[in-house]
Amino acid sequence: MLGSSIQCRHSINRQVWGTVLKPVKVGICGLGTVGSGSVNILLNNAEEITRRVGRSIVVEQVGARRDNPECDLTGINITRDIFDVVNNPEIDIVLELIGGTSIAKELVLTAIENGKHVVTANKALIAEHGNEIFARAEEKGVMVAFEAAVAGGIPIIKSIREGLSANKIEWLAGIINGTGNFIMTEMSEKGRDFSDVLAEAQELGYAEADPTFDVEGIDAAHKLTILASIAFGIPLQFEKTYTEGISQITSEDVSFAHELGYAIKHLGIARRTQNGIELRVHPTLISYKQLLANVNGVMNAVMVKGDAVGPTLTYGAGAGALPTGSSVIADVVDVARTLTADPTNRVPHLAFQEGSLATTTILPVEEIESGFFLNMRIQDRAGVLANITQILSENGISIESVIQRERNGGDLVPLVVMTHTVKEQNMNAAITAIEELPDVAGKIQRIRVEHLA
Ligand SMILES: NC(=O)C1=CN([C@@H]2O[C@H](COP(=O)(O)OP(=O)(O)OC[C@H]3O[C@@H](n4cnc5c(N)ncnc54)[C@H](O)[C@@H]3O)[C@@H](O)[C@H]2O)C=CC1
Ligand SMILES: N[C@@H](CC=O)C(=O)O
Ligand code: NA
Repeated sequence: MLGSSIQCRHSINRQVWGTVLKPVKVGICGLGTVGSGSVNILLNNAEEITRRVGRSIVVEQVGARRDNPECDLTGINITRDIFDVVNNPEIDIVLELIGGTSIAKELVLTAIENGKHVVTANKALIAEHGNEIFARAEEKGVMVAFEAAVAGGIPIIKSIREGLSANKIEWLAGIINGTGNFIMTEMSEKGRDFSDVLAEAQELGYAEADPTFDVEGIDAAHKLTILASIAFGIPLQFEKTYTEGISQITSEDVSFAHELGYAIKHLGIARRTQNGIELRVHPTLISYKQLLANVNGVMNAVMVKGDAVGPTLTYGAGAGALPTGSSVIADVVDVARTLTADPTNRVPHLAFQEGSLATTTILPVEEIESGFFLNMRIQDRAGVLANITQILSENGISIESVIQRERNGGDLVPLVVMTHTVKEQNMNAAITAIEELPDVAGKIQRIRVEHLA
């Protein structure tokens, strides 16, 4: 049995109050990228893990539609029905690594009903159904751990929930989708084609089953929902997260931003203001002086500003089999360590005690303030820029910089305007008015600008 093969050679199953602790038995549902990475870590690092936990962790059963050549399942009990795993009385901890929100929800709720602890990498499930799942888990006295759900291998949940628990968190901002950051980096650094880079991200196991979740910001919105909840002590509110993807960003936008000293990054931003909480995912210009602007490829990074600690930054691989497996197995270790502890001493699922969650308003995007980068096509005629600046000024918007190109054969020339901070609704009014000017052609590309401090 694999169970015995991954036990520590120097068996150190701890004694608690005179009783030798038994191995912890894990059941794994889903054997794709994350499932296989998690199995491989348990196998390869068994001795190190046993030394940390004080008892061995055994893969009791794997539920998978098919075997995966990426990992060796010799000797492991395999079933093609994942519900066998959650109904297996031998299993202490269920790893939900199938993805999606329908079968996964049923699977996790069944595991909880059966008194099993759950570890999941599924951000969609937690962001959309976490309130219900955690309530049920608390009633049943079991844990649902989800470190792998946000920013892959980075221990950001643990960092906010435990490491920063003395702070009032003011804001957080992060690159929290590896696929999107990989695509934007490859496109801007190597001039590669969008669909070509996306195909590579899928091949490398970074992308979601439906990659529009990555490209259109849904995956990042799931993750931001979770981060905001544990940072501010509010319920999970995915439906209130403003979401924009990267599919409309052009290489021209990237190169104008670069000229102005900015990178375009797909950020998730959550901020407390006097009027409520901002929750938003969108492409964002950030100065190259910011560390976040230099986070490239599949790497993720999350800045968190606490009132006591100031700004912090956590950085690492946001996707992939082993980085994500690293977070899955760290959660298994955490759960295994606390199996003998009184449940009232556990870290609360959403960082704040149940019953202490705040009902703070989530602000509509029109109320949010940021700078703007506007990229438009105008007729190369005297007075056009004056008309545009007048509209901006009428809406209380001041200009930080302008790039205007010489005519290059055609009648239309690009004009890029970068503004100081303004409320979104004022910018909406200004853009509508500018697009109505006869000398402005088509739609204006707008990208928000953030000066994170
Ligand atoms: N790939 C990555 O880098 C990361 C993925 N995640 C999350 O981890 C979860 C798994 O993702 P991946 O491993 O990438 O996906 P995947 O598609 O590689 O693996 C999922 C596996 O589950 C199996 N599966 C699905 N439904 C099943 C069912 N009803 N019965 C039996 N098997 C079933 C599929 O056949 C597949 O082998 C998702 O929630 C994803 O969002 C989280 C962080 C990073
Ligand atoms: N598809 C996701 C996987 C990790 O969460 C990503 O690319 O970030
Ligand atoms: Na993580």
